[in-house]
Amino acid sequence: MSPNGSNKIRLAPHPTARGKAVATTSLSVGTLILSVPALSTALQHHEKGRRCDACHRAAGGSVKLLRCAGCAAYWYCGKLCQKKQWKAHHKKICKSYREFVSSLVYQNLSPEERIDAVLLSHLLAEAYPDDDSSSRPEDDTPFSILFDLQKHTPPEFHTPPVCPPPANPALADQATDLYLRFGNNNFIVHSHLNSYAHGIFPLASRTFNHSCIPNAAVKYTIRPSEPVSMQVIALYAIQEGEEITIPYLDPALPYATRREALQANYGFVCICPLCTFNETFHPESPPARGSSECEKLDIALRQFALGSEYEVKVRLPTYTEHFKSMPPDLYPIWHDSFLPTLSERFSRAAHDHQFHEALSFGLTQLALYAVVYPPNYPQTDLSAEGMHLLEMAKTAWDAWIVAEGDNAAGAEQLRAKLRRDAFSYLTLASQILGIYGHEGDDDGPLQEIQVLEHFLRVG
Ligand SMILES: C[S@@+](CC[C@H](N)C(=O)[O-])C[C@H]1O[C@@H](n2cnc3c(N)ncnc32)[C@H](O)[C@@H]1O
Repeated sequence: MSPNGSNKIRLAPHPTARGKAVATTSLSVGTLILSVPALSTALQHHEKGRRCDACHRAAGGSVKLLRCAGCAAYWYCGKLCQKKQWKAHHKKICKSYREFVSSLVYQNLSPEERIDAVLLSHLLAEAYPDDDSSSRPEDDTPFSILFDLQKHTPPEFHTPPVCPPPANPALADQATDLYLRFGNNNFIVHSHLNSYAHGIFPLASRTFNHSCIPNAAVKYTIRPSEPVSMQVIALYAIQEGEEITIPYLDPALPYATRREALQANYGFVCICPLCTFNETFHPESPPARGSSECEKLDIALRQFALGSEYEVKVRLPTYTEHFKSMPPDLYPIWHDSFLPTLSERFSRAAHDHQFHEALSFGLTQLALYAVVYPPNYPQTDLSAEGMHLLEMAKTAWDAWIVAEGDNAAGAEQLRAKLRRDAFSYLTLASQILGIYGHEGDDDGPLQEIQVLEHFLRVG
């Protein structure tokens, strides 16, 4: 093990980002590059009472949650979690919590700011258990790494309120000092790719830079009575000496949105190959959806991204910078409106049981993902290649079920094709989500794939 917590990476200097993570050896697809426990987390509001505040196990089955008798606002899956969190920070927070969350200053915060306020309270209580603002964390501890992270000071910022209010001005300064590290280092924790908490993972923050065409992705594992753990997985084969990057945001967001968010939240301008490519042109609006021009654009995109026999392929392209050879007449696909409109039409058509229409929109969406995302990309806020393939498999399966009673000429061939397509999408989804592996709560997309596969086989 190196000081970075993994023998697969080392830190190397970076010209503008201070450091970067570099592979010490070649890493095959799916390699677990780093696994780190959270220093601190805070559940999103709608998850309170549904998960253990300490280990994040979801209530249900044999997991029953106990409510903290003091504040009645923290829930635990057992005495061990309650004890650990009491020791870590809750003993300082419990008494003041109810008053804190009903205060005007807290009530006036946005939902995101409220989570940050709670997360900051946890961190401050844990970093300064005796309110001694001069105490320094020991070397090589998660707190010493946290204090070593670069601070990002946005032009206008307000330190969120803290529970309990800092005992002295020096402690209030330390709260601000901790908060200035949030923008850069506040991870959204997810289960099955759905966000449910915010978390601080100092070692991961110290290690990985961002790229819009990352070669690694982040997932989270939940284990009883342990802090949630972040795992960084290789999306494709990484060469020795190559920088390992993760996405700080969804690479399928429009270029201007990515640029502004990276500048505002992290204070840097991304010069990854996708941003460099996007910067060279201003995409024109695409033709209106439903027009024959738009259909032509869709077909040309599918051919470019998925090949001429794009109907359904068993393997997706594995190149990372395919977009560089894109013909300029396809550039309207980079317009802000193209992906949101397309994915809205896909969802609406599937919801309205217009399955053939949905499959057509969905295939164009898959082609777009194949261009934008690196190989095996599982998840995003907006969308996801792996998850989208699972949706496509379900849509083809639905279309196949609906076609069951159809006796018209050609219906049998259509049914056979839909079943084949459902299998192909499922195989692709299983490949991509299998590389990413299980995350978060029990069950999830990998189990869904198994169930669907069973029904397709017996059907
Ligand atoms: C989570 S830290 C990453 C670790 C950082 N390189 C270090 O040495 O502490 C995030 C900060 O790293 C820098 N950074 C990350 N990705 C970058 C990139 N692609 N280009 C330039 N700077 C980047 C920015 O300063 C950002 O605020």
